[in-house]
Order: sequence, then C-alpha cells, then structure tokens
Amino acid sequence: MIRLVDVHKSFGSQQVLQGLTLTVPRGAITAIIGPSGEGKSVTLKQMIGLQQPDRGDVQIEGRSIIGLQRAELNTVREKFAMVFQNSALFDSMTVYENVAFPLEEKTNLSKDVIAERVRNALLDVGLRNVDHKYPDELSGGMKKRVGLARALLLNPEIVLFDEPTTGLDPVIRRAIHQLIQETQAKFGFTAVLVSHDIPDIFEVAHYVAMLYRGTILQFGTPDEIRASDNPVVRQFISGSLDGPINIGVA
Ligand SMILES: Nc1ncnc2c1ncn2[C@@H]1O[C@H](COP(=O)(O)OP(=O)(O)OP(=O)(O)O)[C@@H](O)[C@H]1O
Repeated sequence: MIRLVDVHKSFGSQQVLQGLTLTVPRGAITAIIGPSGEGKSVTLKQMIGLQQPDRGDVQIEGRSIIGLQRAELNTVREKFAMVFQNSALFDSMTVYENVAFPLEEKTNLSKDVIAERVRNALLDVGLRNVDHKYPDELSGGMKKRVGLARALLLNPEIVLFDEPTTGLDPVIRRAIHQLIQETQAKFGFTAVLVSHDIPDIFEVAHYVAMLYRGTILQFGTPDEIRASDNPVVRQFISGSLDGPINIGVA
C-alpha cells in the first residue's frame, strides 16, 4: 500500500503540494484527476522517490522511503513499474529489444526464457508480429502497448501510469483503458493512473482522487465522485467554465 502523509513540495516560490494526504488501496486502480499543473505528476514522483518532499512522509507497505540510501530505495523501486506519457521506448531498439531490456539488465535468465516471456508479454497486450519493428514504425497506441508490456514483464506490485492515453484518438484511448483494466484484473497489481480522460476514467478506476490546490480535495469511488456536491469537483468533472476553478482566461 502507498501512503502519502501531509506531503509538501515547492519549487522555488511555487508551492505545489501543500499537505497532501492519500492512501492508495492495494490491488485496485486509483485515478488521480485535477486541473493541469496542480501536481499530479509530482505526486506520482513522490510515490516512487523520484522527488523528495520538503515535509511529510511517503510510505510503501508501511515503511517510510524518506531518507533511504540509494540501494534501499532501489530495492523499494523494484516493486514499481512506470508507464510514461511518451512510452519512453528506445528508438534505436526493436520492439523485442525494448521489452527484453529490463529482463536482460536485471535477471540472469537464459535467452530462451527471455524470448518466451517477451512473446507472452506482447500477446498479453494484444501485439503480434511486431517484434522486429522499431518504435518509429508503430502507431501511438501500439507504442503504449509496448510500454505496458515492458512495464509488466518484471511482475510489478505497483504500476504508475502518467497520462497513458495522451495524444490518442477516442477509440484507441478506450482500448488502452480496457487493456489497463484487463491486465490489472489479471495480475492484481496496484495501479495509480494520472488522467485527464473524464468521464471515461470513471469506467476504468475503482477509486478516484481529485487533486486541487496541493491537496486531495475528495477521494472516493467513481459513483461517489460523480455524486459529489463539492462545487470544485462538480465543475471539474462537468468541464464547465463557470465555477470556483480559476482557468486563467479573461
Ligand atoms: N522539477 C521541477 N522543477 C520545477 N518545477 C516543477 C518541477 N516539477 C514540476 N514542477 C512544477 O510543478 C507544477 C505541477 O506539475 P505537474 O507536472 O505535477 O502537474 P500536473 O498536475 O501533472 O499537470 P498536467 O495535468 O498539465 O500534466 C507545475 O507548475 C510544474 O511546472
């Protein structure tokens, strides 16, 4: 389980997280939603220790990761996989090489076993006959699938998704959401998903956390969030221009 307790994080004079407290339920999909620039990605980075909080605590399985030595932090990070917005594939490597990379780096498995695992991982995300292609030769949706296959290969306990559907058309977006749901149900990992896909995300996530002004304004099931009477939450999920959220447009 991931717990952020009273996390504060500033960059210069900009206070981004201002006492954020969030418990991410184990073995479920939690979506973090909220206006742009409010600190959703920063929150993900706190979870995996890529950024240290100025104040507050981050706990993974009940243990604080603040102040851990690099080696200890690396051990904690082995529980995690991260799926980035841009899929973060190596352009000079084939799909096969991209997916095999973590196994070749982190395990002593034989070439045959690696080949079998890579094949299965690609099938798990619905990709066939793309092993020898380069990322340039793939569509955006296929690249996301390759990124997901690579993330799942080391059987992570926690998968962090930072806007995994950015730049995809609505049909492919839905396919990627379905894939996240299916793989999460199959492997049971804890998923944290930063997303702007409203209302689609309410069909995907088990829990939704609304981030606003540096804290979690509301946490609940999609039904609870949809039924919220908080004016900020209501404005945000309805996409209305009228309401308390300052969108900075005159
Ligand atoms: N390493 C950093 N150095 C300085 N400022 C940063 C850094 N990381 C994030 N920020 C700032 O913190 C704020 C929150 O950024 P973050 O990327 O978490 O927003 P977000 O909610 O994920 O936004 P979006 O929905 O647009 O992706 C932004 O104003 C950003 O410029």
